[in-house]
Amino acid sequence: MDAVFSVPEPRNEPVRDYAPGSAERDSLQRRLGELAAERIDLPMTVGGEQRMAAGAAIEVVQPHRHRHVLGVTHNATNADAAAAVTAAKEAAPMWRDLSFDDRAAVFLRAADLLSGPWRDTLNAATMLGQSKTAVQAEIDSACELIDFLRFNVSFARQLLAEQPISSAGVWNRFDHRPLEGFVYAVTPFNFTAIAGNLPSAPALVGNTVVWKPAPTQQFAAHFTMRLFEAAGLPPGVINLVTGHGPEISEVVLADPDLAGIHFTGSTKVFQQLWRTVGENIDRYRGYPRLVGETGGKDFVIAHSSADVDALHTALVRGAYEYQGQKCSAASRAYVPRSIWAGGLADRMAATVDSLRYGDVTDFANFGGAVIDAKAFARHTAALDMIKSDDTCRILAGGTADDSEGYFVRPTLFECTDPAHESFTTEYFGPILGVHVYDDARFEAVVAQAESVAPYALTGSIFATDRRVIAWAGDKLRYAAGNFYINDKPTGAVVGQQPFGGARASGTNDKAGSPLNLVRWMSPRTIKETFVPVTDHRYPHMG
Ligand SMILES: NC(=O)c1ccc[n+]([C@@H]2O[C@H](COP(=O)([O-])OP(=O)(O)OC[C@H]3O[C@@H](n4cnc5c(N)ncnc54)[C@H](O)[C@@H]3O)[C@@H](O)[C@H]2O)c1
Ligand SMILES: N[C@@H](CCC=O)C(=O)O
Repeated sequence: MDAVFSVPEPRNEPVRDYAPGSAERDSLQRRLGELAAERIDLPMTVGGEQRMAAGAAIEVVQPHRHRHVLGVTHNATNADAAAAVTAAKEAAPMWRDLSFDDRAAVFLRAADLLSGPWRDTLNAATMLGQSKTAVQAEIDSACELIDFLRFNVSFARQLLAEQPISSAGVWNRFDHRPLEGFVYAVTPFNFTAIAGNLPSAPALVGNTVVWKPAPTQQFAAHFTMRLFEAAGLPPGVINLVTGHGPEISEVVLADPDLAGIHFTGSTKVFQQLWRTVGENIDRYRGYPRLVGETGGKDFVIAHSSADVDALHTALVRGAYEYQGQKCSAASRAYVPRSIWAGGLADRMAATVDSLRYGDVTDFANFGGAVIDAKAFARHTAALDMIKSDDTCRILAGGTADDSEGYFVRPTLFECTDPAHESFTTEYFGPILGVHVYDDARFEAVVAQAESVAPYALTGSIFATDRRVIAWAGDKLRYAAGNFYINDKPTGAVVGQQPFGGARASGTNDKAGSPLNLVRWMSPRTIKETFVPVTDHRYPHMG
């Protein structure tokens, strides 16, 4: 078919609120009950076939009730990884030869299925497997994933329409080829939407993919893979390998056809992948595209002109929603003494003490548990360090209990030293440090906060004085890839606040934007001359 079709205009998926008595709440609760009652196999999907990997078994549990096993997966071996790579390569010619409209239709259908009949399944799987409350699951595994799928189709269509100019007698064209080879998507535990987007974005523009989700996110990843299949994704386009990763990377990163890595996770792991690619550089057919969104130490800086109610809400939501396990979570705040001593310290301590973390299937809870024993140990070590340091003082929380689930109490502490390690290290938990400063030192505090941590992911400024907002916005220009004025530093929406940071926070390729999609394309420029010249001599030669 030769027609060029326009694609549906994307709009952000409306967020459901699951209020008591609502039909949507009943339906989600029913699905939670069904999924919790099962114990399922969580296989790999290679070339369209589901089979268990050959390595050691891994139990996928509910973090808030860690004795409850939701499913069992297995570590992929070198041979499993090799099979996935082969399947991705074999499917590549079929997939890239399919028209963009056919590929787009698969992901648009996945978005519509997720918006409708699959919504409860992905939300319930995310709640149970990653310990998200209903609203945190809804904004992630339903709305953000739907938005990624729909907006990417629209962005890709715009990119394909971008063509060079042509002079008289010539027709110049861009052939937006997918990369030559396959893409390795490695995804984190904390967002089902990111896990779904990292393999599907390169696939949309014609690449085939080996996808390795985090084992702790494997429950929702399993259903995401089933959703893509239900939407008509052909076998071999996205090949899901299970397990921890090092054995898989050994094979994938050594393959000559590795064309790109689409990673989200910790800075350390991304640097390790990058290093290995560097060591292997003479093995590859091309230069693999390395796209990685990594850690953060996200700040909130308040000026004495800040609206205190807005600041209070932003700190509570920004630091403690989803147990602080968002790369964007506020984990260091700078508050002027006039505001802090003027009532905010007591108010924050009281609010933080009141936050209920527990079983996320009890909709009255504000949060759940942290993801696993490793995270729990990291947080308890950080709390012990903070408690034993004379420059720090705990105002709320500071305790943890893993007898039932991996529960870390929302913790608020003050620290007199703004260069303290608690202001530079990402803990990825519900732990917020506050540095209280004399109001007159605002400019010095901003300058110090700008680069004390190696990261540059998200950050907020709270002020009502416009001169202050303008000055701080300029001073902090490179301190955050997503900068917020009078708002919390979390909750970016696809199409509205393209997301990503620089410095140690990543390559800043802005997931869910055209900037990300171009990384998965390798354009060929075609010049066609209609009436070619037939004399090699130039006029000046006489
Ligand atoms: N910047 C962003 O957009 C963004 C978004 C979400 C999470 N994050 C970051 O992710 C981190 C939390 O997620 P996490 O705990 O899942 O991160 P992680 O780095 O521990 O794991 C990420 C993925 O890498 C895998 N992995 C680990 N070693 C590997 C190896 N050698 N080869 C292949 N895969 C390997 C893991 O199994 C997982 O799939 C935090 O640092 C957070 O800031 C960043
Ligand atoms: N995009 C999400 C963060 C994703 C990282 O964990 C936000 O903006 O809060």
